[in-house]
Amino acid sequence: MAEVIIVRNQDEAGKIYAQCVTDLIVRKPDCVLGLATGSSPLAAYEALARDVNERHIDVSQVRGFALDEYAGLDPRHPQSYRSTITRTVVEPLGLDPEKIHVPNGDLDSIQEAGAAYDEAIARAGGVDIQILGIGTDGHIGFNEPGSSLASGTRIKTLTEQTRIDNARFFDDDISKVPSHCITQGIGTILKARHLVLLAFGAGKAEAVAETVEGGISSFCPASALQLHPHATVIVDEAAASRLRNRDYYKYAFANKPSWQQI
Ligand SMILES: N[C@@H]1[C@@H](O)[C@H](O)[C@@H](COP(=O)(O)O)O[C@@H]1O
Repeated sequence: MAEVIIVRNQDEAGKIYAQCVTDLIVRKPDCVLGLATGSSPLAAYEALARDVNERHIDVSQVRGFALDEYAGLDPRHPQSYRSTITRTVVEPLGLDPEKIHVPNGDLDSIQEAGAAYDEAIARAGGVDIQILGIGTDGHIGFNEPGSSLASGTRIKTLTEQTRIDNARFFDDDISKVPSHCITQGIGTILKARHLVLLAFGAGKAEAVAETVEGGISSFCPASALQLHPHATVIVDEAAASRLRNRDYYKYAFANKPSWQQI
């Protein structure tokens, strides 16, 4: 694992992410952002929107690819990941919606949509920085336990745990949570040049410990981050509470050479 940063709260994590992304946009105005849904990235998107708006950073050429989408859910549904990304990222940052891609969960074309999505990412030159949350079972994107660590974008069946976790977005009614999704594979995610995983709260502590310090296993799909040359895991104290090496991570971050970026 490249680096674990233990922060006081989500705002602090958000500022670190925002700094990374604004530096990237200034350096590469048509950069490619990897976008994620869920509550974990929200403070990071807010910090980024603040920076972009206050510093009048030109984002007109920024491109983006979301990780995943529910299968068979109308993209106009407020809880579709297309709607969520529009609401939480595209609008606050003022991105060009035409340049932001979300996997197509339309059941008529979903079999071919995965390979087409991976090709579109490759044609764009690959993702520069991919933000990630993590499920309580260690999933990233919607790669549930057992996902191939070499997988490309494809259809997956959601676990009951994920559907329970996500029922809060569907009137607390699990029967309204779609049973399938289309998600970037672990192999797709690992191709991004920089991975930034955010996790907060005690509910994520076990998944974070497995990810960072457990064996690399498809049983904890996020553990594939250990194979990536540039992965940053940003967690609060509660999410870090099961990490055996946390004193070292704090020491290493406090003594980080000023020339070294995250
Ligand atoms: N597909 C998303 C994941 O990308 C996200 O990481 C996870 C955790 O969400 P949260 O950050 O709200 O805990 O939820 C969903 O399953």
